[in-house]
Amino acid sequence: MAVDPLVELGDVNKYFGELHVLRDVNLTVGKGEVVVVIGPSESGKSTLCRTINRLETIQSGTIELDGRPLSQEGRALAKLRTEVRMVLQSFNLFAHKTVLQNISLARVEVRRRKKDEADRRSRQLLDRVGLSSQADRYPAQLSGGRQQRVAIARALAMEPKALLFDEPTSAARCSPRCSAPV
Ligand SMILES: Nc1ncnc2c1ncn2[C@@H]1O[C@H](COP(=O)(O)OP(=O)(O)OP(=O)(O)O)[C@@H](O)[C@H]1O
Repeated sequence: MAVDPLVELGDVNKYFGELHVLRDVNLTVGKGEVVVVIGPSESGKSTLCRTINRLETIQSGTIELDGRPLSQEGRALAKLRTEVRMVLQSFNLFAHKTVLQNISLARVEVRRRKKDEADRRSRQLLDRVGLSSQADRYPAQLSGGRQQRVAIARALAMEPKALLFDEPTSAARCSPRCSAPV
C-alpha cells in the first residue's frame, strides 16, 4: 500500500570536512510510520536525524517535509522546528523546573496555549508514558529511563508531525525495542 510521505530525502550528502558522513541518502518516511535506523557507532544516524530538522546543513540533495522543501532560513526554519521534534541522547530537561513544567513550557511559549490547557494536556501525556504520579518531581529525582519518557511527553506536547529519537547505539543494543508509534 502506498504511504502518504511525510519526510523525503533525495540524494542527500553531508560532509564534516573530509569526512563523508551521509552518502546519497534516499529515504521516505510516511505519515504515521515508525522507522528505526540502526547502524554501528559513528555511522551517521544522529547526523541523519539532525539534518531532518536542519540542526545540520547538507552539501547536496533535497529534504522535504510534508511536500515542502526545507528552507534554512527565518520563520520557515522556526516553524519546521515546531513540527519536527527530537528526543536527544541527553534529554536536556530543565533541572530547575518540575516534570509538569518541563512538558508545558514549550506549549505555552511556542504554541501560545493557555497554561491551564497546557498543563491539562501535559498530564494526559504523562499518563500516556506511565508517569502520572511524577508531575511535581524534578528531573534529577527520576531515573534516566523516566527522564527519557518525560522528554518524549515534552516533544509530543508540541503536536509535531515528525518525532525523531536519537538513541545511543549501546542503548539500542541493550534494549532492542522499537519506538512506539505516536
Ligand atoms: N559537528 C561535527 N563535526 C565533525 N564531525 C562530526 C560532527 N558531528 C558528528 N561528526 C562525526 O560524524 C560521524 C557520524 O557521527 P554520528 O553522531 O552521526 O554517528 P552515530 O551513528 O549517531 O553514532 P552513535 O551510535 O555512536 O551515536 C562520526 O565520525 C562523528 O565523529
